[in-house]
Amino acid sequence: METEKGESSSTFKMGNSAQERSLPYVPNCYAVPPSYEPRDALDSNSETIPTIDISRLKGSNDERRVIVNHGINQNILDDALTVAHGFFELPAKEKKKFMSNDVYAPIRYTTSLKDGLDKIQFWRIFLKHYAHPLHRWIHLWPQNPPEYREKMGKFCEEVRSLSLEIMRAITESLGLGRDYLSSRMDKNGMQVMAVNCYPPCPDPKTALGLPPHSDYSCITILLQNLIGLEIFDLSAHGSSGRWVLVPEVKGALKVHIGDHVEVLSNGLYKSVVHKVTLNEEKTRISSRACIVWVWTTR
Ligand SMILES: O=C(O)CCC(=O)C(=O)O
Ligand SMILES: [Fe+2]
Repeated sequence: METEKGESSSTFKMGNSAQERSLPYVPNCYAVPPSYEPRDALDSNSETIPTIDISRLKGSNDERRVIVNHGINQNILDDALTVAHGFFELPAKEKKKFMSNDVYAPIRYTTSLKDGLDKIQFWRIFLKHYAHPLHRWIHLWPQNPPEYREKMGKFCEEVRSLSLEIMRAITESLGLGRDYLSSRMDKNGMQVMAVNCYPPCPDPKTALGLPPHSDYSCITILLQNLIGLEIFDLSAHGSSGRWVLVPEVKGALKVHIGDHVEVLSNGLYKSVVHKVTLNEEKTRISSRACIVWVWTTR
């Protein structure tokens, strides 16, 4: 039976969401009310996101920085986006093999954060999987597209070593020494990959791909094929802040400070509030790695 615009969110179970079905309208349960985010602060300006040349953190003999300055070969980035896109192009039956609402599942395909519980739905489909240590998880990843494991695995490894490099610089800047976090990341570290797909949305002003949030990670590294990510610049306009659109720069990776580092640094580093806006014509793909250090009591 075809749907009515006002159908309730409980009818949008995963596998059956408006974005997976390419509905030609935005159902009410996707409409983000103005109170949900500081829309008054909407004043996107892609000029003000700083670009950091990460090669200055690396040894100057590092040949890889010639290719792109963060040291990750452009082919690895392109391949990661290609296999991610390939996965979302698969028939529903194939993707549903990974469908789960269990947030602790080592791999899961789903739509909203918690189907049936979230009051507002978001125009995102995602595959989330653990990625460190790679050999422990990779056998659970999709075998379709056939190159998914190899290409996404390579991306995860490269992004992980880049994250450790950045983390060394952060803890050094805090006076904690270069290895304070990075040395703990092998045993107690986690890497969670979210491969996100935001299909075209018939009314991008009404819905969001993801609501404003910060990541729970130490740091997050993100690769996108299209603009859509916006970050909240707290310091702008007095205390009212503003949303800033992150520009698409070929080969550039986005780095967010996550909640763990905000806590670790007593607020010297702030975790970044961000959200995802939508596009009427194109599918947006992003792959993001959350690098987390899991505190243990021992
Ligand atoms: O798709 C994006 O650009 C952001 C994704 C994101 O914020 C997340 O997965 O936590
Ligand atoms: Fe995020």
